[in-house]
Amino acid sequence: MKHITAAFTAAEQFAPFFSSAAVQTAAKSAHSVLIQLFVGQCNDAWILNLVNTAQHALPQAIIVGVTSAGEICAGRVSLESTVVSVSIFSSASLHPIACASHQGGEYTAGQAIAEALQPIPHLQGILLLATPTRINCANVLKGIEDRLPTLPVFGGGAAETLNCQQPRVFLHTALFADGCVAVGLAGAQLRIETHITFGWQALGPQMALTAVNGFNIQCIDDKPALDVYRKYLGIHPDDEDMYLVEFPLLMERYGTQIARNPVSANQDGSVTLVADVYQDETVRLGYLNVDLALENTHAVVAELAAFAPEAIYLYSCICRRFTLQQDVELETYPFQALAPVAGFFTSGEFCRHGNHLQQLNSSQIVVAMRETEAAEPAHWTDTGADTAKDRYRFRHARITSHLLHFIATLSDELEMANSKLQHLAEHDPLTGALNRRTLDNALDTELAIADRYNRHCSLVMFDLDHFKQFNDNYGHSAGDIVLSSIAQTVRQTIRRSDMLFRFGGEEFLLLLPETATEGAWEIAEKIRLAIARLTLAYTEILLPKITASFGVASYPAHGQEALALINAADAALYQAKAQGRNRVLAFAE
Ligand SMILES: Nc1nc2c(ncn2[C@@H]2O[C@H](COP(=O)(O)OP(=O)(O)OP(=O)(O)O)[C@@H](O)[C@H]2O)c(=O)[nH]1
Repeated sequence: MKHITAAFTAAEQFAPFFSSAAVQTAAKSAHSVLIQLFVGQCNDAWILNLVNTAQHALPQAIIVGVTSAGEICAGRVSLESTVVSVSIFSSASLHPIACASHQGGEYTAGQAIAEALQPIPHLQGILLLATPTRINCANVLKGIEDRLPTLPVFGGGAAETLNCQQPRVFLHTALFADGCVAVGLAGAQLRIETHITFGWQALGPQMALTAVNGFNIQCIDDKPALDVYRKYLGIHPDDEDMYLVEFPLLMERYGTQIARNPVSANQDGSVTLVADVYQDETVRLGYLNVDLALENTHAVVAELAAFAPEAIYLYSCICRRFTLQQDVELETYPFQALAPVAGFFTSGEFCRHGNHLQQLNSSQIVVAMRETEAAEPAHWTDTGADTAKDRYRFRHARITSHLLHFIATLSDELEMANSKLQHLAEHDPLTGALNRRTLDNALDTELAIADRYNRHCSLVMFDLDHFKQFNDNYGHSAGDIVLSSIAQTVRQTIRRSDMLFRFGGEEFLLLLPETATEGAWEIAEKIRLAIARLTLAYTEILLPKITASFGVASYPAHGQEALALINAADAALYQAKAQGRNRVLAFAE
């Protein structure tokens, strides 16, 4: 295949390009021709003129396009231009399908695309252009994925910016304000690889999305979403729309990190995204670590060199251009060393990530293609040519990146110190069990849950037998070893959701959620036997076996309130001691 690219700013440039010898000669022997138009001028008449000119010069071509927020041609970035990418295939076939879609009809549109393309032999991938500011593209992707679960899908979303408030995708002269345009690429010889570069790092604390409505995040940690941006980034209300997009929220999906960029701030304190987001997802603010992003780029370039592509398409998030400014070419230009590059800055990228088709934000999708068998890897050496000329050219972004790294390290350290302090405040240092102070809260919470969902919950109070005598005979330090070993044994016996508290000196309390008396008795019995079997030594002296007595009380049978339950467990323990120790008794009135 051949990939010819050009950037235009004037309509008179269209016809000479399409009828140029370079394009016409290559197209003459082609099996199919794909023209992608990335249009920075948001103007339907301009688009139609362009499409008509291209169609007239190359009648066999499939022409698709999208309004863009920055165009990429030969690895360089231009604004308010039109970039033309002409991919000339010697044997691959192209299968276009356009779906006008409305909100709610996205999944059906995705299914329609998949159904139309599924029967095509040697289908290698789908190019998808859509309008993420108007429809839920995640559902389009879901519709495709449910029928074509492993096929590569790649592309980007029409940008909606101050300069371009009427995003469009188009197939030939059919323009869509809401919808998607797909092209199936098929061929036995066609090879397609997709890669993602990212480079965003989390900054600040983890937060939960506590109120979400469609693409709107209303509350983060129960406060208006915008408060997070005001508090941590000091973003002035008048500038919010401008800067929000450069600080995405990072989250995990399918085991991979993805981002969501707020694109506008609303009066009610909510922020609007252009991609799916869900209640209770946990997020952190993200910043672009330039060094990491460039490392990503160079790693992908190196990997693609082995693939020896004949064409490269880039679909890069608009926020990368905003954040990196002119430095953004540092991550678009290196690909030009491998094959002609064309692409655009998007309002959302589409790619398989974490083994699922996902709508991404903040990422750069790199699509590499070839039709002929690669005789040898593409000739490429990482000369760092752009930076070598003037090492200070990119200093601003680098300095910002180092400052952000400094803040991230500092806040990680603070967070670690904080969690250490919290651990100290909540745990008994000798046994590692939770301390008495934390009991009230934990017990109240569990009882409230049990009450609300009509569940059981049990307490087991236990106390070592004749421990005074043990201390007197073997010393306090030996006693300490016994206490910490017993706590460890108990922890190994109980579930993760169970909680062990040190209630008093040699007295412990177990809180067992979702457990009725019988179950609690069994757990206590298991612990009793495990303690009785323990063999412990102190300064090479074998210590005698230790036993413990247990009292069990359950909600709601033996008490409705925290104090009543504790008293019931204590009374049962008292009975166990009275009946001869080393036994488990449930509360009996
Ligand atoms: N080594 C050590 N001993 C402790 C600790 N906390 C409490 N003790 C001891 O545990 C013993 C508890 O004694 P008692 O309350 O008389 O009870 P007991 O001897 O175990 O007798 P019964 O409970 O009736 O079986 C006391 O000697 C306390 O000093 C501790 O942190 N370390």
